[in-house]
Amino acid sequence: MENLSGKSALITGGSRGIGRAVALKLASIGVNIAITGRNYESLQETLAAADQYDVDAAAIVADMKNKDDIKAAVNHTIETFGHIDILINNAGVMDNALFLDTTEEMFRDLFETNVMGPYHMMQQVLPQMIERKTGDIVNIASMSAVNASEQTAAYSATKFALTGLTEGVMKEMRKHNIRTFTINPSAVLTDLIGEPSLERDTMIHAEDVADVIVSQLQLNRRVFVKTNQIWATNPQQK
Ligand SMILES: NC(=O)c1ccc[n+]([C@@H]2O[C@H](COP(=O)([O-])OP(=O)(O)OC[C@H]3O[C@@H](n4cnc5c(N)ncnc54)[C@H](O)[C@@H]3O)[C@@H](O)[C@H]2O)c1
Ligand SMILES: CC(=O)[C@H](C)O
Repeated sequence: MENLSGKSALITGGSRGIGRAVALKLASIGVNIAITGRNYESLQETLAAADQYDVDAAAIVADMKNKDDIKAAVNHTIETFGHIDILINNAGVMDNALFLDTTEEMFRDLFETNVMGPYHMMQQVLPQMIERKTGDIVNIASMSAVNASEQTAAYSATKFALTGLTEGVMKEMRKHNIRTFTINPSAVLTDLIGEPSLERDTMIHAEDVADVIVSQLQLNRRVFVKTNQIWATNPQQK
């Protein structure tokens, strides 16, 4: 197993939900964390929760729809920690809408955040990973990247796109000792899905996703699992 202590991670969308849980889990095992988000106060709240761990932590206000913000966030993280070992492309948005009610603006907004964000992030982070001949990139897709559903055609399209992007990057990067893989959770109890129709305790929690991600990162660097589907064991309708 890999010891991740002393490594540094950049996690997008670290103020709540899965991103916050991943940031805190990584901090709990000694990984220095930089988290990005659009709201300074909520980022500070995650940093306060990480305070109990003996790691360096930074909060960076950055909109994943803005290329300049992404460049600045990556530069800030490298200036703070020296390099980035782990990139978690987590920030994402979902819109529940029938296809004919999905405006071009909604469609573009979903692609800007869920696909262009990770694209720009990987463009900025990969050169220093290639130079250092090591690195891990975790892209949070979804089970919606495997099966599309009614009312999430546009969201699904972004996650299918992210999956293709990740697989292509993975095939180019593994010769540089860089592991690039996707995590596909089904419904997770976070703000993204609103009020759930399932019993909360029987759903996947953000901390469960964080456990899966960290366990994957702890695998010997010789190997990685390309796609991780996360299912709830026995989800119950309310
Ligand atoms: N919750 C689920 O059921 C579920 C299932 C599968 C995959 N996912 C994916 O997991 C990821 C995290 O989602 P979550 O469930 O934690 O949702 P969430 O809404 O709780 O958190 C999303 C985070 O992304 C940030 N974000 C959104 N747009 C941003 C932007 N333009 N710039 C910067 N930050 C931005 C938000 O501020 C927030 O911190 C997303 O990519 C989502 O698609 C979620
Ligand atoms: C919100 C999402 O991504 C689905 C439920 O997998």
